[in-house]
Amino acid sequence: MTSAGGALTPASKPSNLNVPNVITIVRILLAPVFLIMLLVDNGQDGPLRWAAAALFIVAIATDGIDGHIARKYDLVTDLGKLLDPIADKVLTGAALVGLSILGELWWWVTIVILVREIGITVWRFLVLSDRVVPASRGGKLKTLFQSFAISFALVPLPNVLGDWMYWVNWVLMAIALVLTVVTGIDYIVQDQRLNRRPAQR
Ligand SMILES: O=P(O)(O)OC[C@H](O)CO
Repeated sequence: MTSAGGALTPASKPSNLNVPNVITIVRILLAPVFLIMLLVDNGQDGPLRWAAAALFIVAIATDGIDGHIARKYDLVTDLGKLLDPIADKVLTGAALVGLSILGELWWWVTIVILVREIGITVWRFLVLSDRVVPASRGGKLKTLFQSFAISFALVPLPNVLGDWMYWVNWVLMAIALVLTVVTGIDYIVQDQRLNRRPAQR
């Protein structure tokens, strides 16, 4: 691209191999480790269950950290924009599947969330040659609620605090489920609005 006065110096692009992207990749790699820890003892309340829950909470907490570092130090890359939501989905998807395998979460809830998450990811790749669709605010809020809901479901809190914690789990999971579906639809609606061709005469 050139300006009226001559050639513009192209802004230097951050390398894809930067700290935020490495954190994101580590988050993806932690997902199978977490799932094995959760399932290996049949999810029983014990050291492995608590360790799996702690690992999930630490791993999902890095979601905010990588994005923060990327923005603060100008390390935002298209790869990061694509990988970040995938890392969240791999981790939360592993947790949801694990909870359903253990019989602690209805499969239909897991399936509805997975269909939305995989659907939006596939759609992101399909439109990639044309545009990068980053995570929306709603998408980030959805991931936050999913993280809370899954964290509460993973930590055997009812055994510590009483059965009322089951209700807290279900309310959080219901909010996460609704946000997941609504934000999935919102991506498509907003994208249609932004990329609608001008009407032809
Ligand atoms: O709803 P998505 O697919 O944009 O995902 C949102 C990300 O997980 C936010 O970090």
